[in-house]
Amino acid sequence: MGTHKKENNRKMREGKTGDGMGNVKVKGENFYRDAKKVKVLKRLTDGKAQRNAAGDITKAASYQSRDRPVARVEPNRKWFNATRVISQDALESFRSAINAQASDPTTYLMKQNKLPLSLIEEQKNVNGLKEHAAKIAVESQPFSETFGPKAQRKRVKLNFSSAEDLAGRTAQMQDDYVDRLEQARLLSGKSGEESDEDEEARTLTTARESVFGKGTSKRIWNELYKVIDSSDVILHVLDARDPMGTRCRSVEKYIRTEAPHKHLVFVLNKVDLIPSKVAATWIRLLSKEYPTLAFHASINNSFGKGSLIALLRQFSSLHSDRKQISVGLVGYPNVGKSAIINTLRNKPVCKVAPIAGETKVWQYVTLMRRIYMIDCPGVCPPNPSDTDDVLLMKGSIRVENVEYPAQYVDGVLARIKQKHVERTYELKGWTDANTFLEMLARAKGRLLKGGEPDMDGVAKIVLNDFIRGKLPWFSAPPSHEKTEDATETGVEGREGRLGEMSRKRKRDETGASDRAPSTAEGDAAPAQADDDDDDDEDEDEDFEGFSDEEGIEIDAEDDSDSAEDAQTLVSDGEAIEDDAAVEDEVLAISKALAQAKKAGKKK
Ligand SMILES: Nc1nc2c(ncn2[C@@H]2O[C@H](COP(=O)(O)OP(=O)(O)OP(=O)(O)O)[C@@H](O)[C@H]2O)c(=O)[nH]1
Repeated sequence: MGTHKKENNRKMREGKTGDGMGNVKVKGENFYRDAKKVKVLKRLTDGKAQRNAAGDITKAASYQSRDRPVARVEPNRKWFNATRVISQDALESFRSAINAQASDPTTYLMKQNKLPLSLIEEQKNVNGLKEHAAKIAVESQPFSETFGPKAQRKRVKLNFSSAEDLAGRTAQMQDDYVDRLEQARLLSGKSGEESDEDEEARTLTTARESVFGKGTSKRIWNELYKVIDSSDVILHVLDARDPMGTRCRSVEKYIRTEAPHKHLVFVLNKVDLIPSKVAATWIRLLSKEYPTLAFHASINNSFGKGSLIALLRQFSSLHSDRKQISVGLVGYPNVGKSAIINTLRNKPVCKVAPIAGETKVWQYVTLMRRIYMIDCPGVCPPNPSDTDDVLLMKGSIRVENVEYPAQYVDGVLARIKQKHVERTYELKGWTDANTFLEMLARAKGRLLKGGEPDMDGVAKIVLNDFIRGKLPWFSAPPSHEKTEDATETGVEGREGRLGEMSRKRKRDETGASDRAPSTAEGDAAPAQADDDDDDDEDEDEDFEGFSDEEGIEIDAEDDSDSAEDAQTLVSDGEAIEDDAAVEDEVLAISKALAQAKKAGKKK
């Protein structure tokens, strides 16, 4: 079989003409098989399956094979387009080589466009706009021409001549804005109807210092939810001076709705800063909602440690099926969460500082073999009543970072009785916050250049004294509001307090108590300690394995007073209806607190 012409000649020669004479092709048609046809033919001929005598397939045809063919994807350079990286060292050496070449006057760089010149040139304009501005100011106009005596630069045209004018213009702008709003409402046919949005639009918002947004970031909330999710018991730490203000309602609601199986307990910390009676009243009030404990965090002179441990132990026995329980501490910044953990561990395991935001991330601490504690960074939940000054006075904001702290001293003075401020700073006769700060600055020698008083400097001192408990204050519980002068009652009744003034009073009181014969109450503590010895045996079980390095030691005295307090101070959350019973309970709690404080002082 040959090609067209040859084949035709053969057929002519042999006299074979017409159809049905083999694979004769008509001129004009493709003689050769195309790829598709070849494939089909191959499948029919070459790829036949082998069968045995019975007709069963013994070897499958290639197209019948179930083996996966080996496939390879051809590598392509384009895949690596976005990953052209160079190490810093290589870049540095490349830069120096090119710089050497470029700075050589006898040579020059060819084909510059082939080089990544943006990498080679040192980044000069790091500061972007600043650099640009400096260039304009200094390069295009040298310093002497811009600012010096020969300055040629034109003064900026301002359409006000004094600070009063400027202030007046601001008020004028506000009026114009309100007029424009009114006009827009008239045009839209809504005149006369007042909506919340309009009200909001009328009050121009002022820029807020970023420091007041601390404790509200997404990161902090993530930390909080991590702690809540991993805890079986949540200790909500409150500042005893302002328990309602330091309650995180949104967190409580979240636990109530999303995790009702978790136990929430209020810990009223810093009870040493308020009178026992007030603490007892707060405990009674808060216990109606959740179990509440009074606590004074201090490694050497704590209160409520034993009762808290007893409570946690009860929770752990509730979950006896679990290997261990986790106890998370949540609350506003600076309420003493880390201090409580340190008190329970009897050694500084968490960082404690008198400034907010010391705890940055959650932290696991082993309390006992079966109880783990989780420290959480302080959170400031969204609360419309938490204005900047309120947040600052709660201690949730670092005073050092506030730009003009003097403006918040007014609020501080409003919360404290004047005589306590007078006694703390040994000052008298101010009329308002400004004169107070001025007098204090002069008394403390905090003066700026030219003898100007450093108002912001002393304001920081006052705010810190207020937050740290040197200036006595507390918010009165609802029932106390009746006793018109709450601060008065409180301060006279209070004992231990941070700072000089408290030390003075403490000295007086210690003297008085030394003179007084020992009371039955005073003697009660050691007796209780003996009673508790039995319990200590099974405590040891829990503490075993930690007794050497990790374990916490609970001293007999501490345990004794608090073991008793556990019943007195931890109420199970039932509402107390009967007034007489309430009175009795308040008395009992305040007695227990006073007794514990006395015991602490004696120690
Ligand atoms: N007087 C008194 N001060 C306390 C008590 N507990 C804590 N403090 C003080 O309160 C300050 C804050 O304590 P921290 O334990 O750092 O508070 P925190 O809640 O962990 O704070 P963040 O790290 O901001 O979350 C420290 O200066 C403590 O000494 C207490 O019971 N009484």
